[in-house]
Amino acid sequence: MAARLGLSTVFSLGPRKALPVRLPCLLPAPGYPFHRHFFTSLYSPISPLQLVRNLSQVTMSASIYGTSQISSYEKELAAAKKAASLAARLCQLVQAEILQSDVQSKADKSPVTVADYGSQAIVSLVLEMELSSGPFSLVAEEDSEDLRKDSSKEILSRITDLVNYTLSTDPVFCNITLSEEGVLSAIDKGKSEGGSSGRHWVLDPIDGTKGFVRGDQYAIALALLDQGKVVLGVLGCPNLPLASIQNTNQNVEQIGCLFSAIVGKGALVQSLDEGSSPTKIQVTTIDNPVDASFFESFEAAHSLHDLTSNIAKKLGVKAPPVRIDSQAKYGALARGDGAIYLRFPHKGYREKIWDHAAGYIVVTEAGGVVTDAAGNDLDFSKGRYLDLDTGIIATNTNLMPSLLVAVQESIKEQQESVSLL
Ligand SMILES: Nc1ncnc2c1ncn2[C@@H]1O[C@H](COP(=O)(O)O)[C@@H](O)[C@H]1OP(=O)(O)O
Ligand SMILES: [Mg+2]
Ligand SMILES: [Mg+2]
Ligand SMILES: [Mg+2]
Repeated sequence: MAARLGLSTVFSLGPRKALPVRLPCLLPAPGYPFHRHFFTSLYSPISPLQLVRNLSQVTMSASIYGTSQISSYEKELAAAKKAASLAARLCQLVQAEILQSDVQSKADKSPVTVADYGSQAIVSLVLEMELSSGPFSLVAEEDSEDLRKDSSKEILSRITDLVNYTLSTDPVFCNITLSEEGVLSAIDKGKSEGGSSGRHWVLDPIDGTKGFVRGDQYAIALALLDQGKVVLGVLGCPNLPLASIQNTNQNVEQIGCLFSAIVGKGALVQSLDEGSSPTKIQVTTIDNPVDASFFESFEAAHSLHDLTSNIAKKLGVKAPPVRIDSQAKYGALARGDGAIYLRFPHKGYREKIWDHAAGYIVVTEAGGVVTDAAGNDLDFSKGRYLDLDTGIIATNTNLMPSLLVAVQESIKEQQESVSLL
């Protein structure tokens, strides 16, 4: 990991953990105490937030946009890509050295790691700094409640170190240092309720935490709602092969994808490397389900594998399911790695908007269709939850009519078999 990130020295976090520290252009001069550097930026007369806003506005307008006209949502997309890429860097660092003590259990028993919190803090901070004008609303998965408990002191300190280390690796944000309270408050910016008016960012800081902990797929999923509609999305997938999921030759294959889409402008993929060039992607055009393969959750607890296998059988799909974690499935579908995505959570589970918003726009802008089990478009305007019929399905326009029939027949059969019990 150190070699890949070009890191030069090691900064000890105590007996349990060591974080690599790199010394890029804007970091303090060699010899300047690293900890002092953290705190000088906190207490400088101009706030760190203002400092980076000014700096980033200058660098963004000069280097990213040049003098050309900036079209609708492109400034927001650039900020979203920046935020997701930096958060991905933090996640990669943690996944490489994950410890059991980095995984906590939330009230709903789902896992949460230092990287979920760190990623949310980074995205919240970067978005707010890059987009300084107007109100900032963020609907995000995590909150600071558990981190504020006395028992979480060590974990909070570790998250704060991770966030500050990650900021230090970026040429624009390297002079920013957050205190523990700064990290907690960045996380808590994500408490917005969203809704049908105004603009709201929607974030899953790590989608597929179980995959992340296992060392498998996960995604940093970020989208923007404008008047209740998804208008842009980015999906950072650090473990997804850049060319195709079918190509598993990791020696030659480049790993790590950043999917993006703006409404009406198509979908793109590029590597997570700084300065990489995006290429346009499209869903597959196949129209015979016999040639199709389908994606579903790796975790049987997240989606009914029996139901999806019945749907696939009815359609005539021959290939076995491709089970991967997270919204990486939407990204893979959007570039034609497979033809169908089926998601049928167990009874009582309520889908959240951050689990689908970014994936939804990447797939629809790649020419695909995403609906609930009744064929309704997904409605992201109702607050933090999606209000939908039974499940979520995605495919191309050719396969959707027959997929919907297979889905409805399978659900009916399942209901009949339950009522016979
Ligand atoms: N019991 C559950 N049923 C369905 N989805 C769940 C459940 N618990 C967590 N999830 C969420 O499902 C998504 C991952 O699903 P999958 O990888 O199976 O497609 C994640 O958003 C995950 O949340 P999280 O963001 O906390 O990982
Ligand atoms: Mg979670
Ligand atoms: Mg999620
Ligand atoms: Mg999550």
